[in-house]
Amino acid sequence: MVKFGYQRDSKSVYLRKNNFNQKISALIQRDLKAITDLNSFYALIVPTLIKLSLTGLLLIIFIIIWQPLAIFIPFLSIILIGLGMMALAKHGDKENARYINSFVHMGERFLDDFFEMNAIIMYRRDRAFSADFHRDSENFRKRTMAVLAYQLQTLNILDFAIYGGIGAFALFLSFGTAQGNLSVVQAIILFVLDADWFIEFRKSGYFIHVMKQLSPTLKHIFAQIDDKNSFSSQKKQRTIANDIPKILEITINNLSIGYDKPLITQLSWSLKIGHLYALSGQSGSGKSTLAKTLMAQQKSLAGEISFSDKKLRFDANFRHDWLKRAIYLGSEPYLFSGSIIDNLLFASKYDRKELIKIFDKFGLCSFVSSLPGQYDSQVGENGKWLSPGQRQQIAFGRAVAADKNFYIFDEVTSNIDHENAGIILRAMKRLAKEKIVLIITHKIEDLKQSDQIAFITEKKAVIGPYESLLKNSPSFKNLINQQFLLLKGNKQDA
Ligand SMILES: Nc1ncnc2c1ncn2[C@@H]1O[C@H](COP(=O)(O)OP(=O)(O)OP(=O)(O)O)[C@@H](O)[C@H]1O
Repeated sequence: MVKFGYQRDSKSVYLRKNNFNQKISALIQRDLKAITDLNSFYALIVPTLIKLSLTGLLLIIFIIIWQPLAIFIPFLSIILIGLGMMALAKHGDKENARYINSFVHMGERFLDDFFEMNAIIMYRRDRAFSADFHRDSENFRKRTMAVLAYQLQTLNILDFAIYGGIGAFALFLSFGTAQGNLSVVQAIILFVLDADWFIEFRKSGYFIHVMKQLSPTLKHIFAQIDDKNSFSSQKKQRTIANDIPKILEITINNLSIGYDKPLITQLSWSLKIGHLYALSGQSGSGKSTLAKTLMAQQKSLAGEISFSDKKLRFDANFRHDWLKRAIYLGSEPYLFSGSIIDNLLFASKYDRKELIKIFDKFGLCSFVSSLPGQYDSQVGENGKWLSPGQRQQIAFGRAVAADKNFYIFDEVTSNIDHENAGIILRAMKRLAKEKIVLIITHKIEDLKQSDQIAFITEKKAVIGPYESLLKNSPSFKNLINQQFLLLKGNKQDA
């Protein structure tokens, strides 16, 4: 079964859109906050910088006139602060990177835990998983404490250098006064100017910190201001990418697919409305990889796929827009908590009434009439209050309701009972009258009902209807015999 990076039925399309909107809103809020911060920043920094320059100038003039030797103390402090900050910045970057890594690591494990819960429980890995999760959280806690400690340490060093500098200057002035080089009044004036200058300097350290934090956001804002056409050009790009015409036919021409090595080579096939197409072959022969390629998720090695005079591409824009026209459904789809109709209307082009009419026509979801709440019955978390076959009927119905042009059904009836599998197979046949439908299957009944089968054997596809493949392909005949034996065994077991 294919597991696409981000696509799980139409749920993930919704999540992606939602994510996109959330990202935009977060971006706008970030920019607005940056503008407010920038406003208060300028309100503070300009007076502070003016004061810093004037006090500094006055301090230097008085020192040069009254006590030239004292000049090295403030300079030395500043040099020490600069060097210290540079050394700490390196350490800080490392600490921050470790902190972010531990956060990402923990997040990834959480997502694995969340999405793969069933597998984790089924393989009795839940205890080990929770121990791993505990270790990651502990690591994250340690990293957070390390970053906080680093920040405190930085502040302490900064304060030590500044207040130490003020103290050393005071000592030097008292020494000068005691020796009679300076009057008490001169010493007090120099001390006040020096202390004031250092305190303002300390404040400007905070400004540098704010500026550093703001700079990526400001770059973004200024880039937007500079790029006068940014919005319209983005809009234009999206329009072009969105412009995927209705798929009336898919032509696969001399296609090779695979990863490091090819799995299927020189495949040429044409899929049209009005026929049910099946893709079959031994496990590992590359069926799911071909599905990924047809969903624009996995780049082909050679050859091309075209549709309505256009070429299928594998860039992110195309991939996103392709989902407007094409859909993939696997054997374990996800149902949302809510009612049956909520799930069906989730990505539907039709309203409730129209949808129920279509399902009657397709012979889908008739089990609903025996439920007390009918279409309003709750399905439970991931449809747990329904049987696997009923769940699959709803998932199939949801795909039909989404009204796409091209459907790939990957082993959708492999985990369900004979009766529900029959209902779905009939609905697939019905759907193939109006849409391009490709099913990935090894079931005899599905293969018999298909108008054309591409059977993958030794990296090549043998294409034809069921009877002709039985005659001409020994591997296909072998697969069918295996299936017969399996069916016979199942009947005897029952
Ligand atoms: N992302 C990947 N990177 C490298 N190899 C992969 C990747 N995904 C699958 N493969 C390998 O490619 C081969 C074909 O996998 P694929 O899932 O396409 O086969 P399949 O015919 O659908 O099998 P099944 O019927 O068992 O689902 C397998 O050997 C598999 O290990």
